[in-house]
Amino acid sequence: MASKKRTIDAYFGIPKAKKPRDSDAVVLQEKHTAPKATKTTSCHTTTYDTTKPTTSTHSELANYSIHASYPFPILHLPYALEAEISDLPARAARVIADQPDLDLLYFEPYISRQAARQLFEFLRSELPFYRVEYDIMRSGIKTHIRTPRWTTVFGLDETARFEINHPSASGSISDPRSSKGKVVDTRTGKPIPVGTYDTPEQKTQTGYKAIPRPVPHCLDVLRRSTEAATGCQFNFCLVNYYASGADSISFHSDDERFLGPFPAIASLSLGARRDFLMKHKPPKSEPGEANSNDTSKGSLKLPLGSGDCVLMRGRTQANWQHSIPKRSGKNEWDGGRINITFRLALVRGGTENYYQYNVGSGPVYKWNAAGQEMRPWMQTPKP
Ligand SMILES: O=C(O)CCC(=O)C(=O)O
Ligand SMILES: [Fe+2]
Repeated sequence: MASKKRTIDAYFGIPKAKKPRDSDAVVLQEKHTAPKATKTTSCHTTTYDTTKPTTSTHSELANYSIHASYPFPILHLPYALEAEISDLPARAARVIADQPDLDLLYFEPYISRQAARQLFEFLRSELPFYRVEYDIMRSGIKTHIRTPRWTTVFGLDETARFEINHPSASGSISDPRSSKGKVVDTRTGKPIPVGTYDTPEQKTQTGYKAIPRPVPHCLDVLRRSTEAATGCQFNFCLVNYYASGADSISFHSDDERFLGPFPAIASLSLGARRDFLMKHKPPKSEPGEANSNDTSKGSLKLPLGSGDCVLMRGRTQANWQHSIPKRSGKNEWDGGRINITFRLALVRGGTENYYQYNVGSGPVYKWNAAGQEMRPWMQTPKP
């Protein structure tokens, strides 16, 4: 996402990022038809069924991640795919650090091509997507921005976590939407109001304006294996869907203060191959001397294929920008591409920013397989 958008909060005094505490555990409970085991990592606990049927069964299809913040239950991965992406990388990474301030790990691929194709199809079909629009001030003029790609996001910054949900305390288990998984303060365990737009809480700043959403199981499997593969910790998962070459992301850095000074961002590609361009930021000093197209300090093009992963770390975000440019001509319609980034947001500003610019307040869309396009998702009325 363009830094112009993501850095808006910086202008409104988001506090400087603090070091995360070891005890800052985000707890995510998901409801399954047959919970069998619990796996714990430094930041998430997920209860899930480890029974591996040899074929696709009815109970497998009945497994969903359910949370009040989701527009609809989100299907779990098929077992075979889950097993494959629990054990990554498919191939060791190479370091790319041969230019000033650049520090990348490039897994080519990170996920086998076959599993990447399945994961692409699965996520495009099962996740809720948004086409976010918003206004910014550009040179004193109010400008309307239409995000040129589909987006969705899950996660919560280190200052809060999702409370373990006890089905008995949240009503009938047979109603999937009764599951609450409240947001609570990491230190005190006290509930934090969410979705406080246009309410008194918004003014007193006690609540989240956003409605944070736990990382669903299908992405959490990948989040956990990516933590293991990179040695980094992540609490946010941003997803971009580029339907065609007309969808893009312009040059930006993911260098917001809420990510801390040396953020590690794992960026995974699925589906169509797209060029990932990087260029060193122009020197700040002499105004007028360097323009934004200045690549004298270095540039790089990675033609990211399905299953590839780039870990951007160290001084990279502070000094480099990256983009996925539009592409036209014969390659414009060679299939969509999904990009998943895992990040670690340290403070509330990260949560507010990510939901504002990746979910927004517009309609929910879901993939329509027959029409091969995103269509507005209609909520089925409860009986
Ligand atoms: O799609 C990509 O590879 C890059 C996405 C990106 O830079 C972002 O979401 O910040
Ligand atoms: Fe980015």
